[in-house]
Amino acid sequence: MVEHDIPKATAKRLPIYYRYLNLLLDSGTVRVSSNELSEAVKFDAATIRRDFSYFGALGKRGYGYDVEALMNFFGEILNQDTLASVALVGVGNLGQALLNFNFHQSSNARIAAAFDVKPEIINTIQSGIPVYSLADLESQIMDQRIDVAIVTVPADVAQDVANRLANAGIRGILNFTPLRLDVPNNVRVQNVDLTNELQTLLYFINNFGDK
Ligand SMILES: NC(=O)c1ccc[n+]([C@@H]2O[C@H](COP(=O)([O-])OP(=O)(O)OC[C@H]3O[C@@H](n4cnc5c(N)ncnc54)[C@H](O)[C@@H]3O)[C@@H](O)[C@H]2O)c1
Repeated sequence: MVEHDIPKATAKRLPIYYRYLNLLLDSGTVRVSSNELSEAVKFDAATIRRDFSYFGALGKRGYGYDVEALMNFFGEILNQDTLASVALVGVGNLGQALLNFNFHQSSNARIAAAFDVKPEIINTIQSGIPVYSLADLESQIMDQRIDVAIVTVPADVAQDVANRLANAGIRGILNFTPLRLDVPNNVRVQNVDLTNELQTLLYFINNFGDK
């Protein structure tokens, strides 16, 4: 994988650029300007140019960016050719919905294994994904070389699950539970909180009105 020292905000925008470039390429578009990209992805053109500049001079003045070259370039940075296997722990309401969602269609990740403690769901296939007993967590993670886990268990067991994931060698956790997880330094946690997102949206609507 290519290593680049880039700001976190830029890194977060890369998958968005990548997805849009993919669409452009599919529609036969050969080149794109930062202004056109800006219209589509809703980041201002200066931000886009600055983001791209971290990777060297990719665009040409008056020409814009070559869609295919840019896409290949970002694909390499994002490691798109390697399909990352992800585990999901907790196949309840939210877990089921995520299993149903085909991450692979729009990213380089797919859920390869799910885990739960409910006997009625263990050893079944849900949305094409095998559900294992929590007792098999460590062995499956190691056998399937899983690096990342999505945690959708009740909050009161989330820390326990995180400890086991960390011990099994997981390097990243997408945490949907309201609990803020305590993990070793080599494990990265990304928290997803829909309530927070909704509150933020309401705040902006109530305080700033129209854009
Ligand atoms: N981030 C968000 O925006 C958001 C939205 C909704 C729910 N949540 C949170 O997501 C979590 C799941 O919510 P839900 O509505 O799907 O709950 P749920 O009760 O429907 O599902 C939880 C599942 O986890 C399983 N489970 C329990 N203990 C386990 C363990 N030790 N190991 C593995 N699996 C275990 C249960 O059997 C169940 O299938 C909760 O923590 C909830 O607060 C977050």
